[in-house]
Amino acid sequence: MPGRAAHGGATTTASPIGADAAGADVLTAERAHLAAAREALRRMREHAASLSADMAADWVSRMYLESLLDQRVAALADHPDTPLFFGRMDRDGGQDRDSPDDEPAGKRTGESAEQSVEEDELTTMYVGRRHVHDDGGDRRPLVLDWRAPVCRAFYQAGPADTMGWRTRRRFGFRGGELTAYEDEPLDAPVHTSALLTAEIERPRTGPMRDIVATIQPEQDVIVRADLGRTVCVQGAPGTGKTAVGLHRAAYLLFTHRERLARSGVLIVGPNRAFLAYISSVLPALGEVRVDQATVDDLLGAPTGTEPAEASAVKGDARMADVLRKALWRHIRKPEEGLVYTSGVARFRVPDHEVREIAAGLRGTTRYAAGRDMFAQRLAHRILVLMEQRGGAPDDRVQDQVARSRPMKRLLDAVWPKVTPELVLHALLSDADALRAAARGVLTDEEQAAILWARPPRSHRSAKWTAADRALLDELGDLIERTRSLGHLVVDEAQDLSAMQLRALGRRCASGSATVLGDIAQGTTPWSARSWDEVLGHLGQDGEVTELAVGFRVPGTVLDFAADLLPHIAPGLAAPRSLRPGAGALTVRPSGDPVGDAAATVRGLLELEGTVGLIVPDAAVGAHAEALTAAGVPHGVLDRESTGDGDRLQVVPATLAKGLEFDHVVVAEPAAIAAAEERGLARLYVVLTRAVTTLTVLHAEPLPAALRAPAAP
Ligand SMILES: Nc1ncnc2c1ncn2[C@@H]1O[C@H](COP(=O)(O)OP(=O)(O)OP(=O)(O)O)[C@@H](O)[C@H]1O
Repeated sequence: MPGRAAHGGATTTASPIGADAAGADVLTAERAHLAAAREALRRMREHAASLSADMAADWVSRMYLESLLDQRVAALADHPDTPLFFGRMDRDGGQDRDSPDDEPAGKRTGESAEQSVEEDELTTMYVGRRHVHDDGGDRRPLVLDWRAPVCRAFYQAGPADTMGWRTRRRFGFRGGELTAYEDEPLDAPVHTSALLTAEIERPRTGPMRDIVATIQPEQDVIVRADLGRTVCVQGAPGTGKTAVGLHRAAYLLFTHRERLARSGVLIVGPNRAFLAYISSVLPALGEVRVDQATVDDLLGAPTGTEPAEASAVKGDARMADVLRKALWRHIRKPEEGLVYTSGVARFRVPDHEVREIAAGLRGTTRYAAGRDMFAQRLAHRILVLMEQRGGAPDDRVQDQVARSRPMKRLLDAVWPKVTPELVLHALLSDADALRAAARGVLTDEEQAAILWARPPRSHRSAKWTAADRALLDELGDLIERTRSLGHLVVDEAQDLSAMQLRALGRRCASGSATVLGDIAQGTTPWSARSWDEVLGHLGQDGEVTELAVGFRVPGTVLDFAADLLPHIAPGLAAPRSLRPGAGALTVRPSGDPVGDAAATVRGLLELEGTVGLIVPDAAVGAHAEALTAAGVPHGVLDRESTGDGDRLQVVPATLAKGLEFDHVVVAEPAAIAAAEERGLARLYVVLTRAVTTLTVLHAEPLPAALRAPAAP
């Protein structure tokens, strides 16, 4: 039925399934295919469960194999609420068959060859979350994993390039039930998909969900970028940066499974609440082995705070130079040579030779490796002396010398063992040490800003700030190399300091990265002004691409927030929303924003979807109390928690980044803007969290940058 538009209802509406007889027949055939695929998946699961790890040679291998088999069985689980496939592609001769199950299936793929379906042989393919095949000898594919190369056409094919396909069919589901379909002839002008619109409009009910059925062409290009390429995405609020980053991780894991299983993939997000919010996306895509961490998880949580000027200096990339000098200053000039006694014989390396060896190694390698090499070179000198006196020492003797007491004494005097904490404590406690390391790099004022006024007695009692943590990590790497992962996805990257970016860069030094963010949402004292700068600090060559279409925020709300852009990111164009959102915005003066907010959210809870009450951090307690007093059930988000799954969350403004709610109430924008240096950027973040409605309540006048819209 080429040219047919939509049949049945969209995913969320009650659907007149099969509005005409032909449509009903198609749905019946597609449901039969779904049932067959479910049944085949069940058999694949049973088969996987019947495999035994007994053939493993030893206990460790058996445990490993058992865990692999368990993972395989888990990956084959059928979630009754998620459709096994969401799309279908047909070439000529494919779609008009009576039943899709009758047709030739292209290359007979097996489980181990899921990615090698030969495109030319497929006349019809179903695209879904995982590969399903029947259990005939030929293992005919019933559903292809969306990440298989052939499935790129489902996302990319269009009038400009049909990629050899004739029609794209999208399916509408309710729970696991197929309720509708929609056909799109690929050579006709692009039309707006009702099913895509329904998916975008679907109320949010909990954590973030995957977008695998509706990835847009410009997003798909980023998702499928090669593993070797670092991609940096600038995108306005709600353009799908986070979603794209997560799908890219899933794509890379599928495409380079073995390599990345060894080297690892890590998602880095701004805080725990955010990580909890995105935590179900990758498991829903069948990827359970991806680590997710905050920068604090990686570098250590701060135990102290400091003025913004101090963090700004410590976050600057020039600190790398200062730290390098500070570390190598721990090597001291040898006062004495090395004397080694073996029986009655004494062997001596004179002090000038010890000096030469130390000077030759200084700064050429990691500090700890340099220390070992220093010991080995000295030991080798002793070995040569032994040989000169007629001995025939072997390598074991060299090791013995390298571990001997006199050597240890010399090492402690010349090339002492150090820790990052010890070096940083010494640097920040002592104006002379700081001046020596920072000469020509930091100004006197900058040195004064980071020097401790009252140094802690030892590095053990020091309270380390977030900026210090990045410095300690840099020192850690100068002492011993940090292990690199295969791929890093860094979200909200605009908020990271140069030194934090360097810390992340070390963790993907031999891999690649997906860097996501929005310059306009930068809220830290060190927020990035350009992506080239960010990539430079990360040490990655990457291309910057832009996502311009918003999927979350209604147009009226986005336009309202965009008035802030000239003040926070003058170079950026105003974002565009896919959804007009008439009536989505209410801005209301209020004599009592706390009381009003409680009444407003109570009303919003009558509607479908999640509700976020975003307030100045200092007002969280007052709002929570008012809600409790009014008997409105709610959760309160903090840095470590997710608000316990309540439909209404009280959200401190500083934790709103990256989150979204169907209905958002913002109480007192002026106080949010005034609370921090980049307060207007914070307000921009806060005003762009809503999917359906935004209500702004204010006792104080709105910040001048925000024009109050005319009353409806
Ligand atoms: N192709 C798509 N199909 C359906 N929904 C989408 C699509 N792309 C993004 N979305 C939805 O839009 C919303 C915003 O996406 P996401 O959070 O990834 O945006 P973001 O750019 O990271 O936003 P922010 O900068 O505000 O954190 C999410 O609900 C996401 O599921």
